[in-house]
Amino acid sequence: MPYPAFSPRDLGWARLRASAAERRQFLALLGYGSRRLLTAVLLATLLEIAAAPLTAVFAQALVDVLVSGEGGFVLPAAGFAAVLLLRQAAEITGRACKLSLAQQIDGSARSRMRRVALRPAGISHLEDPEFQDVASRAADQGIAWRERSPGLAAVGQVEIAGRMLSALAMGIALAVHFPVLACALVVLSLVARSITLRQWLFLENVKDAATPERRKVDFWADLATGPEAGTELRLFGLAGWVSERRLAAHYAWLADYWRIRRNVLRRQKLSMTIAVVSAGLALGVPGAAVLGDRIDVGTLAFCLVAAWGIFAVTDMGNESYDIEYGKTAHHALRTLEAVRPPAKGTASPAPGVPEVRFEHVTFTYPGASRPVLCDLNLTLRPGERLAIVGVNGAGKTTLIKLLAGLYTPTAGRITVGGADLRTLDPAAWRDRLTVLFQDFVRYPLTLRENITLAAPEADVTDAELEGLLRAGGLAGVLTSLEAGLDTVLWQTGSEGRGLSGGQWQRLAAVRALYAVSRGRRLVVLDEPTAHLDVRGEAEFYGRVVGAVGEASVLLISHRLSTVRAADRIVLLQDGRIMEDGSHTDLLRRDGEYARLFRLQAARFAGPPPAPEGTPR
Ligand SMILES: Nc1ncnc2c1ncn2[C@@H]1O[C@H](COP(=O)(O)OP(=O)(O)OP(=O)(O)O)[C@@H](O)[C@H]1O
Repeated sequence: MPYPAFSPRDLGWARLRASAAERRQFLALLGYGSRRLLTAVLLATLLEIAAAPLTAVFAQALVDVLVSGEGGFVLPAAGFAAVLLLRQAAEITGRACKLSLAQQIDGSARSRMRRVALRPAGISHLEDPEFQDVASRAADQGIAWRERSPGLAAVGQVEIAGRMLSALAMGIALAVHFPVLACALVVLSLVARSITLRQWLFLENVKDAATPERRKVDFWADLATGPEAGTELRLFGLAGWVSERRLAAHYAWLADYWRIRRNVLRRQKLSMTIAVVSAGLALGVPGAAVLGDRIDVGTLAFCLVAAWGIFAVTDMGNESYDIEYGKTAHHALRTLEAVRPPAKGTASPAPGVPEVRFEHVTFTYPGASRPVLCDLNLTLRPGERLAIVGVNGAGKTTLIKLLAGLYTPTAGRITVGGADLRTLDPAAWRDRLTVLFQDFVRYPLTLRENITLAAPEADVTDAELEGLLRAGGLAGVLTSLEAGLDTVLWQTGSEGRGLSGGQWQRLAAVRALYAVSRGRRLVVLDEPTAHLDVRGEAEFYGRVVGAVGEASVLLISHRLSTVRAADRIVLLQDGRIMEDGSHTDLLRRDGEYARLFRLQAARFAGPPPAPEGTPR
């Protein structure tokens, strides 16, 4: 990244216009805060602006009284003190109001961010590294390494405007006595400000270019302090190792930044020269006028305070950085909002239990070089219990994600009741199916909510939920919970009750049953027995698959005992269906399924077989 030297174009018309356009965007953000807070912020800023020239006026009056010994001392002294107090009060109140206003704006920016992330029907954008980088910038809300929120940028804008106007007021005041000096000090201060901005804010762009590195730092930092990896880090003695990785990632992220910062510090000659020249002029010109009897000492005091007020424009308070940082976050948010998600279908799926067909479906993950599914053909008939088996990585979960519309086939199509899935309204289609993913989410909600969120639109009675819990084998858990259905299930929180892995999995199955009772007509179960004990696994088919009534079931499991009762079993291999038939058919065919089945059966009958990349 080339180091930016100061350019007079920074103060040129085109640059100023671009900057003004940017500023207007930030000012528009102020509309996302409450009116009362905004009024308080504007009032405090106006008071600060008005107080600046008054300070010079009262300073002059005070010095006049002190030098001449004529007139009352109390009035100018009280006036001077009052103005200082007013400035102080306006600054303190303004700061508190600005912070609250910034938080309100950030809250709205976060909602916009959530809307953008949730807008597409699929999830491929969430896995796109470019999206992740921009989203990470947009969602940077000042809680991590630096403050760069759009809210702080918006209120920082008010602060800068206040400072500029205040400096302008002081410039006009000084111009009454020394117009050329006033213009020179204003220009020199603006140049100094521009240099400082360029130098220091360039550093922020360096940081920004390293967003992927920063995400790595965040990952290691979260891993060290978050609950997810807490057990493993301790058991494997990895605490020190994780700290080292975090530190290494931190150095990798900031190496360039630190090098350039050293350069910036070495390049302060021009700013220092401007500061010395400005101070010399501010003191020298009115000082010489006093010595030449062209102005009195009171006017000198006035001019010095006014010059001081002009210099305030070079002050690089936090707000300058807030604006630059927030600018990146705001641009990232606008970039995300500007991207139009692919058009969604609008048709409603036909009523009843649908026939689902995969027709010559090929799918490659975004950024991947090889397809996971190749020219795959598969039909799920209405009411059928269809099982899919295959080794790790065969593409079983991918197939479900395509079916749920989370990804779109790269080639071929999926039809539901004859209609291309792409033409269906994703929300309407998802109202027809329920999916139990193998990495299902353990929501820190109540037991009731953990079940009903599968169909939140419907009403349900306690008796019905209790019946479903009994069907799912969780009657014992229900009676052990102090608040029954209203117990919060939260593994690490202080208020809730944790469940075991198998109990969570049973609960996920109960959620699927509840969804079926609320009209879902296609049930997808991905590894639903992975955490269950032997009895739970043996009972699973009867308890859950057998309880879905007329709905179709797509069942994935490595445990072949779980799938053997299915109407039809298909073996997925190399992205295609290699075998298709009932358990008995497939055993009779003596192909790969039969080999895998015998391998699993042998585990229980004799000594353990040699390790192989086969299902458990
Ligand atoms: N989000 C993703 N981006 C890129 N590749 C992916 C993604 N998810 C899965 N894959 C790859 O797609 C292939 C199929 O994965 P999938 O999860 O569908 O397999 P699976 O048959 O369900 O495996 P398992 O039995 O282990 O659950 C794997 O090679 C995997 O690495």
